[in-house]
Amino acid sequence: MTRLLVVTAAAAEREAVLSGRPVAIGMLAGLEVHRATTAAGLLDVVCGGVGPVAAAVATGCALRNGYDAVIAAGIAGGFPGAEVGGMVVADTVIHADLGAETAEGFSSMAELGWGPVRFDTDPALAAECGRRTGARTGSILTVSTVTGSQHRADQLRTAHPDALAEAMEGVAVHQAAARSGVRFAELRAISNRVGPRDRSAWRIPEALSALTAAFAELLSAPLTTSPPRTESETAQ
Ligand SMILES: O=C(O)c1cccc(C(=O)CC[C@H]2O[C@@H](n3cnc4c(=O)[nH]cnc43)[C@H](O)[C@@H]2O)c1
Repeated sequence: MTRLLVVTAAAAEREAVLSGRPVAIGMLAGLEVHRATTAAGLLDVVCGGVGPVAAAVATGCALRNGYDAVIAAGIAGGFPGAEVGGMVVADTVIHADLGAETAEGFSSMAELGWGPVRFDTDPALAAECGRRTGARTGSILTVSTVTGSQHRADQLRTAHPDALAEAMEGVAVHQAAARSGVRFAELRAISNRVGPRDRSAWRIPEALSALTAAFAELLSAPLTTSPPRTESETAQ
């Protein structure tokens, strides 16, 4: 049976993914793991907290359970091309604000020679997420600070013209999954536009409904791209 881990930031996102399925709640290093059985296999959902540090720690802990695939999921801000209420799946996740501020502006980790900031997701898993949920495919930025001005939104889009969305956990979940050799994807519902901060314009209920519908489709049949781990892999 395929074992899928989904990592969200907020409890409301976890509940949207689980969509009222009966769950068993287990504890792992102080982390609640909500477990459900689906047509796609075993589903564990953890709410790791907001931001890359919390997400990396939670994912690293949860991965001790052993999974075939990990999906970072939740709501996100959308760039042009990703409509509020729509779904986006990442072909690439980008650590967009990790670097240094210089007199000439922002320099990314990659430009400073400290390592990559763009990471490919698992192509087959991302494609299956896109096919089943109707999500648009593009890159999803990971930021530590939610964008709150048009100037910053324009800067990010200029630096990453392929960006469809911005959220705060994707790269962190990817890093933890990569260390464990587990397939990774990021699937998000757009709740707001990336731009001037206006919390009243966030459409969180609509985005959570879209997330629920997307996971209902995704989990409606066995995942063809994340076959169960073999016995020897599971033993490792
Ligand atoms: O207040 C609520 O009811 C509520 C329900 C579900 C989720 C939340 C969150 O605050 C989630 C935070 C989470 O959302 C991502 N996110 C959403 N929009 C953006 C954005 O424009 N820029 C960056 N991140 C965004 C992010 O991954 C946060 O961790 C509240």
